[in-house]
Amino acid sequence: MSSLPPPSSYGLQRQFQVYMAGLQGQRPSLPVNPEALEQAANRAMTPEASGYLNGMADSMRANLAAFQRWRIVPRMLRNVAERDLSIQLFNKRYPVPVLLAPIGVQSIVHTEAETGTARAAASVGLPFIFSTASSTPLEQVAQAMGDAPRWFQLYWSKDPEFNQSIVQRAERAGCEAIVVTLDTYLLAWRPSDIQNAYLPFILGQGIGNYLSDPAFRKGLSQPPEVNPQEAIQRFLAIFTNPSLTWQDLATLRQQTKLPILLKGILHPDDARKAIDSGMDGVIVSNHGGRQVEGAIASLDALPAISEAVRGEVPILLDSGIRQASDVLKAVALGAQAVLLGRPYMWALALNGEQGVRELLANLLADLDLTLALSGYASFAEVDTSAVVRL
Ligand SMILES: Cc1cc2nc3c(=O)[nH]c(=O)nc-3n(C[C@H](O)[C@H](O)[C@H](O)COP(=O)(O)O)c2cc1C
Ligand SMILES: O=C(O)C(=O)c1ccccc1
Repeated sequence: MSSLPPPSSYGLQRQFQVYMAGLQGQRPSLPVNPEALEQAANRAMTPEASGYLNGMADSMRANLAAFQRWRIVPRMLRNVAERDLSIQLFNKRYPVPVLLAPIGVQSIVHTEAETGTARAAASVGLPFIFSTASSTPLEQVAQAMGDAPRWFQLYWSKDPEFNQSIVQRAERAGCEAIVVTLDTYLLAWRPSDIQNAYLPFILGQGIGNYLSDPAFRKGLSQPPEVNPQEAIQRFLAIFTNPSLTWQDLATLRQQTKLPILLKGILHPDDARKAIDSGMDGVIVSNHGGRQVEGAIASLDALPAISEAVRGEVPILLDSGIRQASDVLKAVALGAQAVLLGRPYMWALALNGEQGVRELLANLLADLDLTLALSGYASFAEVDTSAVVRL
């Protein structure tokens, strides 16, 4: 897609670009500091959307606090002039150890929604993980990206025909891996949504992949264009699926040759079970603190999971990634890559595709400079000796 500068100049080039624009009187269009970005986005969104994004408070604070407890210990005089920020996952190279987390219902923050995010991700070559609960059908999102990398996140519904159909659609749309989210078989008690009496799906938002799916449509007596209420009811009926067990993974394993990762792993024994079930990777996640209030922070769960996995499959992590130093800390503690969540939604809310492009360009620069200034020329060199726990 776009022609990127060599990785060892992401940082310098971006700084130069920003300072030169400053000479013309032009400032970044978004707050660069993550907390300021969050505050600005919260002011720009409707109270319902901002309440939905925020979710619950305590588990999210725990995620941020866990990153605070670990500190980077920079090393000096190690010639880091030539840097390679890329990583390899499932035989594919990606520019940096960051993917865009699957986030549903993006239409509630900006009309460009998933298409805007997809274009921005494509502009820097970071993989975008499409959510099952996308506002926009995945084929349309894929089309906006050219051949840039994309993965697919599956919400495993009660309807086996829909599940099979959506995985096939994801394969046809060029998705390179399947992420099965395990922690959302029910939607949690979310005080702000309850207070606002707001759930986007009931308004028909975030069900684009369902409405466009032939298997889903077969379960309806009338097309969703004629009877949207029936389609919404059907979505709500099949989405919750609390009877799933580890045995059920065998079905999915047979349906796709793509690598499968399980998202929402927080216990080392569950990471082992994922491997024993033939899964190809795990994503350590407490869903951005949105499901179990009081849940362990992802970063706190990572060391024991890393020990249990023993390098047999890749480990990814999300929940609380806000800046480059967080990425380095997660990599030091055993993650091969991380997923960026809310920060790109804040950027999308404020300035659509352009906002997400700016955020990602800044993140690449920050990653390059943080890696270099910590004394490393690649993420492969970063291990537990890079950090210390307070
Ligand atoms: C508004 C919103 C919607 C989300 N939708 C999904 C989803 O559809 N599928 C999924 O697996 N995770 C979903 N997540 C969770 C993210 O994938 C990710 O785990 C989380 O946002 C990471 O934490 P962070 O926001 O602190 O970076 C959602 C998160 C938010 C904030
Ligand atoms: O809100 C969420 O966290 C989430 O994961 C979700 C669940 C269902 C549909 C869309 C998003």
